Amino acid sequence: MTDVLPAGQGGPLIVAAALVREGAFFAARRTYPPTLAGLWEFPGGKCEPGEDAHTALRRECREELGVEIAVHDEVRPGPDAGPGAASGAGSAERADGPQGAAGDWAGWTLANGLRMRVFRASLLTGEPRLTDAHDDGAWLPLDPAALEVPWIPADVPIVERLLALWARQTARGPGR
Ligand SMILES: Nc1nc2c([nH]c(=O)n2[C@H]2C[C@H](O)[C@@H](COP(=O)(O)OP(=O)(O)OP(=O)(O)O)O2)c(=O)[nH]1
Repeated sequence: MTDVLPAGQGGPLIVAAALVREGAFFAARRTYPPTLAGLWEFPGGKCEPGEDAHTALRRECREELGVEIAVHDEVRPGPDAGPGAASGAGSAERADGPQGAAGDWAGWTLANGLRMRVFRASLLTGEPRLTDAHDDGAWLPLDPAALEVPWIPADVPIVERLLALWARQTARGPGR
């Protein structure tokens, strides 16, 4: 099962939420480390050993934002993504594209070589509040204006993919 981090394989899995509400998603500005301070990101953090991705994401959102969330589908690269947009190491980088076969996806590659899996999510209770990890937060529109804030560079293709998924969904109309 890919949700649980295999012990000892290249550091912790990072999980992050694309928390969506009414045509917008929540992003926050990091306070640390100095190399990332001032850059925007999806809320989330490291999975603990043996913790599955959904559980870790619900915990991180509770700790970091003070909200309870419902976790939905995963944001993965599209079939047209180039190798720079998302790199699947190992099996996910086979000829069938960066997305790989259904169970192969290991996550987006971050600057430090760690992997991050991003899930669309919705608020169940609470309203996001800032803790030590962030000094600003905002509901950004699900359109290209969201790219106007300075994102962690590794997140840019993820935001672009999120916007593309949203555009496709809204073009199909509600309920489809
Ligand atoms: N949460 C999050 N982390 C990201 C994103 N993009 C990105 O490169 N990262 C990197 C920054 C960090 O090196 C790592 C996540 O670590 P973190 O510091 O948020 O993890 P954590 O909440 O468990 O923090 P800590 O208790 O270890 O301080 O992933 C993103 O969109 N969201």
